Amino acid sequence: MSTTDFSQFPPIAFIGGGNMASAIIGGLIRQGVLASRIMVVEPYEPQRAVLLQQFGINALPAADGSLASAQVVVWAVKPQTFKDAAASVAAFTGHALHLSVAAGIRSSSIATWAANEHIVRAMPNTPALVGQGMTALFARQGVTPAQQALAEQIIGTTGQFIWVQQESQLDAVTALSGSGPAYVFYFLEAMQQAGVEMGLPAEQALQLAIGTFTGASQLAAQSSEPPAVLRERVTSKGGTTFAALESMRGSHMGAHFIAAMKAAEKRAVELGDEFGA
Ligand SMILES: NC(=O)C1=CN([C@@H]2O[C@H](COP(=O)(O)OP(=O)(O)OC[C@H]3O[C@@H](n4cnc5c(N)ncnc54)[C@H](OP(=O)(O)O)[C@@H]3O)[C@@H](O)[C@H]2O)C=CC1
Ligand SMILES: O=C(O)[C@@H]1CCC=N1
Repeated sequence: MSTTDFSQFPPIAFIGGGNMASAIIGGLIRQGVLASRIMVVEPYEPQRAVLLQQFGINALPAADGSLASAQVVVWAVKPQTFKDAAASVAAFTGHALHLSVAAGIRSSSIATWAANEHIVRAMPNTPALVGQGMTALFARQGVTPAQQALAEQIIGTTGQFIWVQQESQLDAVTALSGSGPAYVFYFLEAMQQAGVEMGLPAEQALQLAIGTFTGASQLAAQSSEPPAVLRERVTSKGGTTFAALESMRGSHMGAHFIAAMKAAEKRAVELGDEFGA
């Protein structure tokens, strides 16, 4: 298959048709994958209606033999339901590449449930919905270079990706970029609230906050300087930024933030322990 000819993309099945599946399906369809090549198993009727309306996909309420044609199975169920979902799907998909986006669930568990060693784990994030996703991928031993390329093609439709060499690093990725959009939205909320408390209209405060995140991210991406240097350039001696940063240091905001991310990583490990094979 040519790397660009998405109209010839092999049949692909999604197990779970919620937020993350929709983000990836949207990316595939934007690139020209035919909706008729995409199968989805989604037990929740209202969500099946959304998939039909958004993508023209008639999702299945439960796994059936039609899944046997899938060359790739994308696991987009919650970690808590992965094992049950796998029990009804595995009989049809033994030969496929299994691509899981579930937080915490290790490839050894998936290999047991799917009776298959061809497993790539991905940790995407919700900006994938607008083609700005940031994903880390990990390939279990036994995944062929062609299957790695297939996983890259799928995830590449949603934004950028990197490969990690150790599976445990995916838990750190989950805490950083997987959950990360929620931290950004949390900061946006706080910046908007502060703006309002200081007298700005809510819409203007939000516009200023979002524009600042976008601009600062672009500056960091395009600059050869590390973020600390870029921060110092904003911080005039005896000025306003210095006052804000001193307040943040005084309340140990950086340490609290790092502790919060480590809590997310710990939860990813727990999910693997609790809900894995
Ligand atoms: N949201 C995010 O930002 C990110 C999520 N992830 C991972 O993606 C996975 C999915 O998350 P997300 O899309 O947010 O969750 P959603 O709840 O939006 O989607 C999961 C879907 O799977 C359905 N489902 C439940 N049981 C089964 C089953 N047996 N077979 C098929 N489908 C089933 C659910 O239906 P019902 O609602 O009826 O249970 C639901 O619609 C998770 O494992 C999460 O860790 C990874 C990175 C980021
Ligand atoms: O909160 C979660 O568990 C999932 C994984 C990363 C983002 N959302």
